[in-house]
Amino acid sequence: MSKIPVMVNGLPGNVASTLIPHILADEKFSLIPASLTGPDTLNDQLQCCNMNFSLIRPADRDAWISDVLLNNSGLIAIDYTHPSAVNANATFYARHGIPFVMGTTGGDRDALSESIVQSATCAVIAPNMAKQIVGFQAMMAHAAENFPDLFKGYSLRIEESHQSGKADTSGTAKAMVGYFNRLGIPFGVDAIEMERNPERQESVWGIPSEHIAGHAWHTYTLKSEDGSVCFRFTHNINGRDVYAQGTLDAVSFLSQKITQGCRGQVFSMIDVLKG
Ligand SMILES: NC(=O)C1=CN([C@@H]2O[C@H](COP(=O)(O)OP(=O)(O)OC[C@H]3O[C@@H](n4cnc5c(N)ncnc54)[C@H](OP(=O)(O)O)[C@@H]3O)[C@@H](O)[C@H]2O)C=CC1
Ligand SMILES: O=C(O)C1=N[C@H](C(=O)O)C[C@H](O)C1
Repeated sequence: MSKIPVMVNGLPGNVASTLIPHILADEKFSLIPASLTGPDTLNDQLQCCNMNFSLIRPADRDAWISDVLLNNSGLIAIDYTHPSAVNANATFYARHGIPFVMGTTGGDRDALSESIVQSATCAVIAPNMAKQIVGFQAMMAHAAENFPDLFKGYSLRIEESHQSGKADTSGTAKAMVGYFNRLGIPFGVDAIEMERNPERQESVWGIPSEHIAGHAWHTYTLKSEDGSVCFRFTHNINGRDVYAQGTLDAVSFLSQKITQGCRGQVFSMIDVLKG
């Protein structure tokens, strides 16, 4: 079977760098030795896992991509870049007919989906690629659909902690708000409590010091009106390895959908998990 050519965009960023060894270790994929990077990235090259990657800035990418497409039929892009880049990157992929897995959070999510629907390509878009969290989201979606207003009258508190460099509110937490709304709790994404202070993360949250620079801790607390009932859901992730397997499953899923002739479709990680 021929390998799926994969381009990981967002080097030298943290998640993109974490993905490289996982892709190299999987014989289903071949890796393009280049990555779309930010406009302010100083270096032109990056060494990662004994591979040399060219770093392509936004101004250069349209001229650069045609050769890559010519030599890599079936190319899939993986995007772990920056919230400010989400929409421009999606438009770039759509313009060149490149199917993509969008792990990057933020941006205008409706415009993101619309750029696919209007295009001849497809994408998997999800704020969380950790398969066990996607499974939890699927359970929440099931509850929201089958038991609307189950938690009517309950209060909700959402707390999330991430590394101090994270640019936006957790996309996962924002997605969870939608489920809680359908379960009867009015709650806006502005009420999500974010922690980005490394000292508090260690002393108050108890996050291990070696993961202060890369973690994703979430807690959702629901309380009944009279205070007699409390539900608490927590998912705490240290490091970033857990996102790799889900991302690669999404690449395989997308490649299959394109081969089957799908165009202009947006898939979620719940679709990938079910597929
Ligand atoms: N879906 C999921 O499961 C997960 C999603 N994420 C999300 O992935 C994203 C990346 O996270 P993380 O790796 O920690 O972030 P980092 O800040 O470590 O890396 C982002 C990288 O993207 C680069 N970049 C900036 N602008 C562009 C652009 N226009 N085109 C291409 N690259 C660009 C940055 O370059 P420079 O530094 O030079 O600006 C940097 O190298 C975030 O939105 C995060 O929330 C994270 C974990 C899991
Ligand atoms: O930036 C991160 O690290 C993460 N981002 C995603 C989010 O915003 O929810 C997923 C996970 O929380 C890690």
